[in-house]
Amino acid sequence: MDVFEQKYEQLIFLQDPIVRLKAIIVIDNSKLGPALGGCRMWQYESEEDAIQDALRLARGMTSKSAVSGLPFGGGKAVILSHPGQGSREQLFRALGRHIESLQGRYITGMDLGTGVADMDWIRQETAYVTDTSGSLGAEGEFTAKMTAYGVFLGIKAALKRAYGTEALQHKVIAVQGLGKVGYQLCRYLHQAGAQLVVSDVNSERTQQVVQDFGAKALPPEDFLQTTCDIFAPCALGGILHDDSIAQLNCRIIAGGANNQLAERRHGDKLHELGILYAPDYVINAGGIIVTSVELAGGDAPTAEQEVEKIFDTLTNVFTIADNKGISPSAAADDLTMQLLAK
Ligand SMILES: NC(=O)c1ccc[n+]([C@@H]2O[C@H](COP(=O)([O-])OP(=O)(O)OC[C@H]3O[C@@H](n4cnc5c(N)ncnc54)[C@H](O)[C@@H]3O)[C@@H](O)[C@H]2O)c1
Repeated sequence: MDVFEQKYEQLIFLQDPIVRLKAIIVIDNSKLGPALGGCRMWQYESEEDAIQDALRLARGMTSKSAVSGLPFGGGKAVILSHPGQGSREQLFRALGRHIESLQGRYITGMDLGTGVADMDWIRQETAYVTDTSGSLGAEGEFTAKMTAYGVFLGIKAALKRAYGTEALQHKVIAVQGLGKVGYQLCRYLHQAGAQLVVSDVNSERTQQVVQDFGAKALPPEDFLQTTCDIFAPCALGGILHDDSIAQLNCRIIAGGANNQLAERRHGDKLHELGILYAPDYVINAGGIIVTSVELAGGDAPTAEQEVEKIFDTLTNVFTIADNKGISPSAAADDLTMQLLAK
């Protein structure tokens, strides 16, 4: 792997043999402010996979903060150590000391495989951490709820663009993945009168949504082919590729999952097929907006108000796409580059 192939500001390899810490921190871009992005603890197949994941996730954070108008850049931390190999407290405190040595250039938070207790240990060593006990991000599932709220408002913006009205009554929405974000999204959509078709590999989660919101459940295997107005991916990334796009039966794609496009060109492909795609890092920015409000000392109502701006941000992306005759994903990328070039 050529570690200089992708452009970034800093790629840092950390280790602390005593506590068995092996980690990577990426500062992708700090032009608009300190690099913000959570800490993932994952068992990667190889160190190369870990580096690539960290670079990709950090780049996503740069785009997300920039298009949302936040005073932050993008970064990410990835821990390669396996849980159970030693003291978890010592592991995260060691990472905290490394983060402290960056003097605020990188601010961490929770991500896959890490939790509030881990952030509290990092906090023992540095102030450059969010999602600690008592913070907005750690409060129940507020971050996921606000992510879902942003996606809900983004869906309305997409409906307005595609159908001329943001009304959800009688619209069929296919929600893939009913975890923290997917479940909350179903709640908002149900309250607004949408018809839900849902799927999750976890049957208990599916049954819960059927019971709570009168959704129709379908098996995960054929879910992409579901005839619907909106397909809302809220599970895995990389799900929009040549094969899956050929199966789609929807007018709009708007969901919370990160990195939905397998490659950038798939955004253009959707556009050619007349499917309106809401770029993931625009529509799912609710979580980072909560973090940003938390860092500024704001409260939950302020965070909710800020998340509401996603409707206008996405509408602006659609307008740029129309004016330039390009796909919304290309328009979002152009807008990000423009904001970073200022
Ligand atoms: N939690 C947040 O605030 C947040 C913020 C921004 C983006 N995201 C992204 O949104 C997505 C969902 O996040 P989450 O926090 O709800 O995660 P989660 O782990 O709580 O839920 C994911 C759900 O997807 C299901 N799933 C996995 N594979 C599936 C498949 N093939 N078909 C159907 N269901 C499948 C899982 O069983 C699980 O219920 C992720 O891509 C995440 O990166 C989350």
